[in-house]
Amino acid sequence: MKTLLCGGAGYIGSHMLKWLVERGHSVTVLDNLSTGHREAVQWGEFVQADLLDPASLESAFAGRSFDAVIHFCARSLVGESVAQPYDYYANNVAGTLNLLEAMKRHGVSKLVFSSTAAVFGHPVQDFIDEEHPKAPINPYGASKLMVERILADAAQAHGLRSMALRYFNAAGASPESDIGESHQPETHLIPNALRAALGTGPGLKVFGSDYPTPDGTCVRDYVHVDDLAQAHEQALAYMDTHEGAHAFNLGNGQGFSVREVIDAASRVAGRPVPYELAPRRAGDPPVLVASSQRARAELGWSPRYTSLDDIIETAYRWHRNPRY
Ligand SMILES: NC(=O)c1ccc[n+]([C@@H]2O[C@H](COP(=O)([O-])OP(=O)(O)OC[C@H]3O[C@@H](n4cnc5c(N)ncnc54)[C@H](O)[C@@H]3O)[C@@H](O)[C@H]2O)c1
Ligand SMILES: O=c1ccn([C@@H]2O[C@H](COP(=O)(O)OP(=O)(O)O[C@H]3O[C@H](CO)[C@@H](O)[C@H](O)[C@H]3O)[C@@H](O)[C@H]2O)c(=O)[nH]1
Repeated sequence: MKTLLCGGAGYIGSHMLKWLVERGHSVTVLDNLSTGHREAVQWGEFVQADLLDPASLESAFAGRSFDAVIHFCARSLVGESVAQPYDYYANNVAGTLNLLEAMKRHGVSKLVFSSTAAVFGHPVQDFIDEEHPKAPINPYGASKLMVERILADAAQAHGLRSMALRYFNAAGASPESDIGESHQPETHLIPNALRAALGTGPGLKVFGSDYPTPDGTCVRDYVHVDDLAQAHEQALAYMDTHEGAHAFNLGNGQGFSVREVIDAASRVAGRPVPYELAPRRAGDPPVLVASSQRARAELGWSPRYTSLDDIIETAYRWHRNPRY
């Protein structure tokens, strides 16, 4: 199978790339390297192109044929999206429209799209399933929900088959430590906690300790990047037999507070995570935990990393000696 992997130089995309190539897929990576790393593209073919530049986008399709596109490209920081909404709608919505038009021109009719738990906003039930109301509370989540709606329209108008996979919090790294999470600046909790413990980053700031949660800090559902990669491969197969636009929530179904993540990172690193309490970060909902029953039942998805310590252990191995 030939796949165009947009955003394959990024954190989740590079794990997807490795996963697919190891399973015999032929992969072309498209990335503008805005937040990704050329060093992360260690397999397949690389084309430097920007979804916001239709001419460069065209160069990735020209002379190649693809069975499907997997689309990871996005601006994806909740707090930044509150401060810079235009950039988020341009990159995440207009950029995706350019990609969809290029796919239509080149006869590619299957897409896996990176959506997010941020499409739901404040949860109204403990475990968020696909039917949960979609009411994003930040421009990032709103931009992803707009794309989901475009995909439903594209199915009806153009017969596009699509899978919106709504990840909860992606975490961990390849067990071989050849690729891992490296954002500049790093804003995610687990890398920041590990870098604080290792002394390779500043002390951790805990954003908010007065949330309506058992210990006052935000609760999230952490899912390993390789488990996400497995779901994408299953999503590609699902589209062989299912028309239309589909959405699946991907998480482990267990929530951990920021304090619990700090404790787990300390256990894994064998030393304390230095931290201080800080004000809330704009746009953060208190609790986000997935119900992934649909993915389990319909895709046959079964995450292999179910322990937070095991997930953090793979991240720790990467952060001890990051290659980029
Ligand atoms: N990390 C998470 O916990 C998480 C959770 C839910 C959803 N997501 C979604 O998953 C996807 C990947 O997230 P990530 O953490 O790997 O992010 P990332 O920033 O590491 O990867 C995104 C990649 O897309 C590229 N890119 C961005 N805009 C582009 C454009 N206009 N043209 C070409 N390339 C472009 C970047 O250079 C980067 O390599 C994103 O769509 C994000 O919204 C991530
Ligand atoms: O230095 C830090 C970093 C984070 N946090 C908190 O830790 C939690 C997790 O934050 P982070 O790791 O930044 O992830 P999220 O903001 O939950 O966002 C991730 O998870 C979302 C889905 O849940 C995705 O949509 C986003 O793309 C992805 O970045 C939040 O409560 C943050 O306020 C801190 O207290 N200190």
